[in-house]
Amino acid sequence: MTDSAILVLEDGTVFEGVSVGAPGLSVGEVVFNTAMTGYQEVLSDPSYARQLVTLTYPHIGNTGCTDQDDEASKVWASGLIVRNVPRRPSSWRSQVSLPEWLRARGIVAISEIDTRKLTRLLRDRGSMNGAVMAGDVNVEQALEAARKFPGLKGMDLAKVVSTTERYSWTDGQLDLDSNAFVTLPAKFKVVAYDYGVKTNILRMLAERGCELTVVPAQTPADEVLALKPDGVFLSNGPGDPEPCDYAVDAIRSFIDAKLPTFGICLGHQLLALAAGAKTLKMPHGHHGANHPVQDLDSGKVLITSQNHGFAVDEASLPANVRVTHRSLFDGTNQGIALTDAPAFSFQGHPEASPGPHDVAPLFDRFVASMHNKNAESR
Ligand SMILES: NC(=O)CC[C@H](N)C(=O)O
Repeated sequence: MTDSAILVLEDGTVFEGVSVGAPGLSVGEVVFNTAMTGYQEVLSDPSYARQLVTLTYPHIGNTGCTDQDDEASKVWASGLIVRNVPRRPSSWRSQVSLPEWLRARGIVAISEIDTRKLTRLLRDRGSMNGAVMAGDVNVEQALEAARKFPGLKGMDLAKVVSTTERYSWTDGQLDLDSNAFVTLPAKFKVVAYDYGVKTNILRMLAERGCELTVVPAQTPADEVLALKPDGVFLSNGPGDPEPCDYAVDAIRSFIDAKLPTFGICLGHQLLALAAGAKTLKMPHGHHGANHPVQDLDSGKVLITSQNHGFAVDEASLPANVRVTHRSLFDGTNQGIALTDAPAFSFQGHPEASPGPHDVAPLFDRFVASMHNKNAESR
């Protein structure tokens, strides 16, 4: 027997479907993601904390789930909303089906709803708060829960999802022949701030010779500087960047110390805030795997993976910050570089590999900036 499930939006819109995850009630901001692949990576990306994700691609779960593909040890997304889950996954890598994976992690999920209608609503009216209820459903209770959710604006979630303990990371990419993650010789000491870091970022850094120390979001700058790193990495993460004052303060010290610094997504927004700029909430954000972004230095168009609901306000950038990338969807900022410090950042996800790897060279740029800095001080 299939359990019923409902999705209720804060404006009172109700979608009725079936449960394909754990029973229960879960609230969050409802966002749509247009990627055709990567549902497991999306769900396990901590940047989706307090968000209910709908995927516009209609068949989700086709290739099942595999431990090696998790982007974090825990699922932080509030729930999943899809059109259809195939009855049986098919992939030689699959260990469990998507519904089994969701149930084991206590994540609510609804299927058999009109995700095209939902996406049009979110596109036209902007992101809305909502609730998914599975098992014993009750529209009034779900609506009340959706309306009580305060929204992501002003919410500091980086410190909520961050590691509580410092740890080292040495794994590079997965070698499919040996089915093991490869470790490569390290050349640079990098401290990576975990604001909700995705493991593939750590792997791509390790693959380029970075010996990583991952630290909790609220680690003060002096503790990091005492480790004498060659560079600092600022991770992606959930929530609003503005309330993360602890991170902004720490990043200011790294800018002052002229330490090579690279930020991705939330890390990009935090670097901009530390440089004196402002961030704003977008109407429905960018969530997908085929977003064109222009590299303003080369003029090239990069096809990128995106997941953000806040953006750096270009009008607020001080004179020592250069715009390096811009979205060709809506002209919003996608990258910055400081002119007086070796610090730069990117709004999209250079570590994601939904097909294109157009932005992966940014990792090489970070490594090159550490190499140049070390050569200078020799
Ligand atoms: N993926 C991310 O790091 C997201 C950054 C931020 N939470 C936003 O929504 O804009």
